[in-house]
Amino acid sequence: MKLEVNGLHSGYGKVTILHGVDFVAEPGEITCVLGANGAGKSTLMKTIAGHLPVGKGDILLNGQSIASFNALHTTMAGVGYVPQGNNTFGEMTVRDNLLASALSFSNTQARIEDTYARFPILKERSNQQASTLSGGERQTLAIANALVGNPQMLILDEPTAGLAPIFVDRIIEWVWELAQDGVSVIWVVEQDPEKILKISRTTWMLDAGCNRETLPSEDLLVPGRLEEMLLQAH
Ligand SMILES: Nc1ncnc2c1ncn2[C@@H]1O[C@H](COP(=O)(O)OP(=O)(O)OP(=O)(O)O)[C@@H](O)[C@H]1O
Repeated sequence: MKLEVNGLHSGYGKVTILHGVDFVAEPGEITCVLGANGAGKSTLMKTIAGHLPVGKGDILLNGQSIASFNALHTTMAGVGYVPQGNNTFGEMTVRDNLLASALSFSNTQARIEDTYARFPILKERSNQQASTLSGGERQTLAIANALVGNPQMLILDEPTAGLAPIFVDRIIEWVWELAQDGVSVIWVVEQDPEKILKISRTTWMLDAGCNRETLPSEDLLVPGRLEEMLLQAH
């Protein structure tokens, strides 16, 4: 599934945060988004996922505009979204979280069983309240929630922030496999992004709600290059 964002303006109420942003994510590729704190990365992801309205500009999925879609429509169109931070229903069990995510789709039970087969740790924790999971387990649940509908595009907003290296490596492996299966992955990268840049083709850098630079991700692996670019940001 190809995503194209053209001249996107978006923000919160009367406050415009994105000022005409362009962005592209190709099928079967991991596309990174990078930028200083407050650059507008999460705002871009929320707008693509239908959680914020489009002010001006367009968002196209395989050439069809989804600019007027809300979050549910976007999910049903094949976009899975893992928001930054608090991204599960903490008071609900693991199973009920998955159930809530699967309800909009047919074959609800089969989807939950498939998810347990893919993430056995969630089956083990099925009756546990999400708020009592470890950080890595909770992020696994958030990713599983997004994958329950078998999306063709997966948006991950800083999915490995604060996780132990073992979970970081697991998430990278899952995401790599999804991309091999043709899923388009958008990954908003956090501090220390080398591991992710290595498996990504293109990186889009944002700065103060605008495009700053788009370049092959491998270029950012040159020692010192990433720090230099982030330091130059506003
Ligand atoms: N709910 C909100 N209401 C008003 N302003 C907001 C809201 N959420 C974010 N902002 C503002 O929008 C701007 C961009 O924030 P955003 O979260 O998109 O940046 P980011 O690049 O993802 O940053 P970070 O790396 O810190 O997550 C910031 O100035 C922020 O204060």
